[in-house]
Amino acid sequence: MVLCVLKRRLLRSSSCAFMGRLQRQSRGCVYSSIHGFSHEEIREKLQAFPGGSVDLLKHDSGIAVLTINNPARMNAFSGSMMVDLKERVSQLENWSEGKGLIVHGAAETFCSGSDLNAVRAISNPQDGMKMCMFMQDTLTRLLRLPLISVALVEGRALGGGAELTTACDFRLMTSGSVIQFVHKHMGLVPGWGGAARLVRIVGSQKALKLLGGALKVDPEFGLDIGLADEVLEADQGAATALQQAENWLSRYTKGPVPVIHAVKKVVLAGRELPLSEALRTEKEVFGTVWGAPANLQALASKSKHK
Ligand SMILES: CC[C@@H](C(=O)O)C(=O)SCCNC(=O)CCNC(=O)[C@H](O)C(C)(C)COP(=O)(O)OP(=O)(O)OC[C@H]1O[C@@H](n2cnc3c(N)ncnc32)[C@H](O)[C@@H]1OP(=O)(O)O
Repeated sequence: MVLCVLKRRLLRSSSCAFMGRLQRQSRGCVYSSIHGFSHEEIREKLQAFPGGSVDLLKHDSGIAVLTINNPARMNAFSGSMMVDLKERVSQLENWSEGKGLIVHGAAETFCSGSDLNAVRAISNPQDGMKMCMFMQDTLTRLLRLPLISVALVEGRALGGGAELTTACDFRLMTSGSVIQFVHKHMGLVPGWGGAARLVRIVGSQKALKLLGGALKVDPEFGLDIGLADEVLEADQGAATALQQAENWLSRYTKGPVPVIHAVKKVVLAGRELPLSEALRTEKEVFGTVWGAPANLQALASKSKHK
């Protein structure tokens, strides 16, 4: 018995070290100085474009709410909001009790993409690339959080706002809402990682239509192509869209924190890694929950899965 416990502890410590490496790697994420990416340099440049905020509220339930808050500009991202977003993602990476995340916009609309005033000021290729790398890095880290995340889409999610919805695990759309990748109308393609994630969500054929046609995705169309996971009807009694979203998400975040984190990590591995690596990661993650308190408690309770 002692040998078994020691073996489990050794496995758990090695798998924690492995998962720590994976987590640090994912935090280091996509770009570094070898790509000409200087976090401090672009951060300073973006801070020069103030306005709005990205607010984070963490609930005892383990579900946090991230609010894109710039209603005067249809929640468009100013430069300082891009910096805010990275800071909130960093806070969430360190939230040990977190299980779920809802991303939504203030004033019942989602996000209108980049603030066009800021875009005009950084329209030179060098600065555009730096903003692109900054936001790709941030949204990749958002998607890789050990939390189950939902984009609650009310009103409009346009351009970078549409891309932001793809950086969450799920998308819930309210009646009358629209997701639209308007980039083509601006002579652009997605620059915040939205194209790469959209292909993984709906497949390359549908992604090509959405981007090539800058198609408006309403809730019905979103469900049909797999971009939306649920449509929230307005007449749900007194429950606001946010409360409905929290109810929806809580189905998947119910349970011990380590188990919810493990669920997200094995799905992330399956989604991002080649099969052999994904299997090895699954084994490592399995080692952190096998014989852990939640597992032993379930075994002791002889729970029936009705
Ligand atoms: C990588 C992608 C990324 C990038 O390339 O950097 C982008 O996301 S580029 C931006 C893509 N987004 C857009 O092109 C959306 C532009 N906005 C609109 O199409 C419309 O505003 C709307 C969102 C459809 C809403 O239209 P409407 O209901 O008619 O309201 P208004 O147009 O009057 O908007 C109210 C108010 O908000 C300002 N606004 C809206 N969007 C932006 C934005 N993206 N940047 C800056 N300001 C924005 C708009 O100018 C109005 O302000 P006032 O003019 O001061 O009243």
